[in-house]
Amino acid sequence: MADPSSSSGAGAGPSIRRVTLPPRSEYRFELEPHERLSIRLLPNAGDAEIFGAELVGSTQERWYPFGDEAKAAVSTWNGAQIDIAGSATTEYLADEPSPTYTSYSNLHLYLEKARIQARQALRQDPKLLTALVSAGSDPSYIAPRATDEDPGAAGGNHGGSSAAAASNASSTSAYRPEGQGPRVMVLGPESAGKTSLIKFLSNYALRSPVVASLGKGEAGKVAESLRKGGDGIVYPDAIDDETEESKKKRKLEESQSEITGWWPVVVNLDPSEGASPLPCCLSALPLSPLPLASLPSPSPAFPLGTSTPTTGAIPPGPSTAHGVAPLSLWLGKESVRENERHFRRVVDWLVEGVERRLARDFRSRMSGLLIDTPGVITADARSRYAFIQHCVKAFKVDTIVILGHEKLNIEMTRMFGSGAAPSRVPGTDGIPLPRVNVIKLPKSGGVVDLDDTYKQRLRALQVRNYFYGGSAAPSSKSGGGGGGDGSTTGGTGLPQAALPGHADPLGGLPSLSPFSTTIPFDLLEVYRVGQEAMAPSSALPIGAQRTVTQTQLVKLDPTNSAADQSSLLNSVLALVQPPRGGGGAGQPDSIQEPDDDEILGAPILGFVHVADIDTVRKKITVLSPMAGRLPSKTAILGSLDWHDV
Ligand SMILES: Nc1ncnc2c1ncn2[C@@H]1O[C@H](COP(=O)(O)OP(=O)(O)OP(=O)(O)O)[C@@H](O)[C@H]1O
Repeated sequence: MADPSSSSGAGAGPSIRRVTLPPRSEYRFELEPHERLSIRLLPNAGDAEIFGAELVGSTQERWYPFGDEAKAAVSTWNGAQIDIAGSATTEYLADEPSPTYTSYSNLHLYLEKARIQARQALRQDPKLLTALVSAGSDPSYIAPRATDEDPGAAGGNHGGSSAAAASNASSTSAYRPEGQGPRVMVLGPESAGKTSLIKFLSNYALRSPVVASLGKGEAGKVAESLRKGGDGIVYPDAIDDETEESKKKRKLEESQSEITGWWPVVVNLDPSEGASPLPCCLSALPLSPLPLASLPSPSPAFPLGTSTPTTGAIPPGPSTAHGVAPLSLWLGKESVRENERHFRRVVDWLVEGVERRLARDFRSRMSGLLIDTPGVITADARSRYAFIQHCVKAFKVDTIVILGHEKLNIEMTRMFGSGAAPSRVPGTDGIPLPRVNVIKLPKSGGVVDLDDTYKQRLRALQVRNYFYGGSAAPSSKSGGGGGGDGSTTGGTGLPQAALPGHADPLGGLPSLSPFSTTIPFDLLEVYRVGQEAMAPSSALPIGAQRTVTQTQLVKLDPTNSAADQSSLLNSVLALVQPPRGGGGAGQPDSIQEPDDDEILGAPILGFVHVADIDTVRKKITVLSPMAGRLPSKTAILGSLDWHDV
């Protein structure tokens, strides 16, 4: 690999290299297992950023640590001098121009314009704000189910009400187009740099010099709300009913600083490894430029960083607690194609949560959505990209960005460019597709093709981090710890903890002491979605109907079924919010007779790992990240499992 122009030493310690980056260049590194790296920008030595997150150059030792096989690039607009401690097997200065400086930045400017237009619309029409709030808090709204044509598909035992709701779903949707910022969906093949582009766009939005406010007098209230542990949402009527004292404080705050930066919502529809908070989840993460206006990339185990607003659905430790709760739903699979009907249903629920939020939170509304998607594969063309069509319609996407894929670009332009083509996809027939801007961008030459064993390691690391928290790099050659068993940096012989910035766990994730709980079989109710191995309809005898549909929940029976016992053991279960408050102490949640659909669409409250099953005592032992009662007794099984070695 080409070596970046560097000089060893240059006034720093022996293992620290000083690298000079020319303007508009990109220094890329790919860490192997057990390798760690620290980077700092020298004070007054230019500008540098990693996937759009600015490195702060200061006279204090401000190092940015990387590990867990992170792969990333430091880019600079005007040139920079950086110090690098540790080494990576692969590191080089790109010798081709990076799209960051051209098309990616132009895309950001295009989105910036759309956000400012949305802000203008909201500022001009105060009545719209009140209308939006009431739409967002309309209790009669039920997530649309437009694509589920199978009458019993989502209903389960009590599906009638949902089916009825589906028919008039469009009229009850919380969506209103007015004052709506850009809704961007990034598409491309696997390893095209989709997540990296989402991160870049998020960071640029967070760093924007624009103030995302409804006008004078509101910024201070948001700051106050966040300081008090609130969600930072300012309701329109709240501006009028404040006390004299809080008014004074607010005025003072406003004169001191206005919060700049957008508050976009990152929607992750890719449930494979690297998903936040864990694989098998779909989530929506509302970002805020407070308290930290960037998503760092210390480890691929938390692709959107571990800063306050981005820790995932369940704060695994006190210091990562966040004011803005992201919405995470359980798909239970890493592939969206395995059970598309279920995927579409979960997407509908996610949309509902997002729309409700955007109706109440004007900053997120004007900032828009950034939607990450799973890599498109050849087989998707056969179904005319059914899952993409569904997501575009459900999230009311207005801009599709295609990363380096000519055929996909042409097909998406054909499909959405005219806005007139009626869909021929089963379940979406007859409904014209919306008109969407399709933009093709080049793939960055730095993107790394990730192999299956890397993906497996990443998956295990994410689960481990959830239960055990982060762990610092081992401090000596013989030291253990979760940072890996190799304890020296690649080639330098320096203990990893001696690298600046590596004394604390990556991303500042605290260490946790997980806790074991034993629960009777009949108290922890575990469901599975659909039948495990479902024969295609064509394989059934003529006239026969499936007894279990793809989105019906099946309750596991560990008492009588050895198969259920073995699928539970070592699995990671999602604990979801029990519908209607659940059963209370000592009672199973099913006492409330929840609808299947209510459980499928319930937000995740936490995860447990099934460590043991005692068939004699009829008890199940689960591991949870913190002591105390489990947040719910309703669990859903998926394909995520983990061996605590
Ligand atoms: N310019 C770059 N320099 C170095 N590494 C990069 C660069 N861009 C992306 N990467 C790395 O390449 C890997 C794949 O990128 P990314 O996850 O963004 O792709 P993706 O299209 O989202 O992949 P998937 O289809 O698996 O979701 C990541 O580890 C990312 O950090």
